[in-house]
Amino acid sequence: MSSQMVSEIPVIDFMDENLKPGTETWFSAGQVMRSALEANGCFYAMSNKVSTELHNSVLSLMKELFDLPLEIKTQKTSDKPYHSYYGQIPMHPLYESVGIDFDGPVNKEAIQKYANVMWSTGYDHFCESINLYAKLLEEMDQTAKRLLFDAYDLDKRHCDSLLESTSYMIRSFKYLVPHDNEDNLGLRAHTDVTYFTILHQNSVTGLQVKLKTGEWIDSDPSPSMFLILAGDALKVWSNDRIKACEHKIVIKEKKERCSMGLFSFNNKMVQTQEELIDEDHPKRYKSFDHYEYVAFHSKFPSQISSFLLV
Ligand SMILES: O=C(O)CCC(=O)C(=O)O
Ligand SMILES: [Fe+2]
Repeated sequence: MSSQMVSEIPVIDFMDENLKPGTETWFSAGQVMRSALEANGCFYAMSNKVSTELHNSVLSLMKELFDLPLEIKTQKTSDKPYHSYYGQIPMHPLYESVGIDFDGPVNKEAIQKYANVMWSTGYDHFCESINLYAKLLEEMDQTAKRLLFDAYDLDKRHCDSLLESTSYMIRSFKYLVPHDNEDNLGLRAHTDVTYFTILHQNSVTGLQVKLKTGEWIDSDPSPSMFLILAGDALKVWSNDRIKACEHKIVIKEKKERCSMGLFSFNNKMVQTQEELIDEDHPKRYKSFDHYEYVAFHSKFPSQISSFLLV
């Protein structure tokens, strides 16, 4: 199964036909995932379910979106912070991103609503392709969560209930090539506010993750590699067993970098899983509304411990 590693990060083969609950393959993939998340907060899912044709089509549709006039693409399309356009940030001049909020499971209606704002007459091809693509990433997110709950030997119903209250957002990121004397930092080091973030790059390097040793490593941008990062909500859920993965973007190639991401949230409360609280791991975090956390994070990023800690 997953003997492969890229740097320190294990690769889990999501295409393995034996990757089914109850099999030995499932069990060992879960253990690999759990130790990777506990060590460095991330792992790779390897999959060719997104065809080259679909990946290229999504990237070129997103390019069309980024090429729209600024006053069009910057329109607010969700009331939630970090869920619409994000860019034109003086500290991050190379960076721009757009988000489509599904406000629940991935669904085509949300993409149509979004496309109607951007193109006024909608855009069928955009809606079809993004829906197909986001559904494949949603499936990957759900498999990863099922593997994880099994790896902690938790009742399946706990995972069912998390998946039922999961809300997704798809984002696309674009980075300009820096000028010769310009700083090449695309996006500063941070952790995400999510449970999982699945990142899928356009073969241009740039995404780096911080290992537990403190070392920053480049990620593999190949099209069959999906880097799955643990966010703050998963850290809280696991009672600090899992690390939220610190990552950043550094633009080293003279090529435009694009990337896609599926972000998972909870439309109910983020809570520590009770079975993961014991004498050695006393409860560290409060329970909270995920979107209240997102709002707090967007206003007071330096004070998040006061929001999270018991
Ligand atoms: O550009 C990317 O691949 C990831 C961007 C990112 O980390 C974020 O927006 O949270
Ligand atoms: Fe991020």
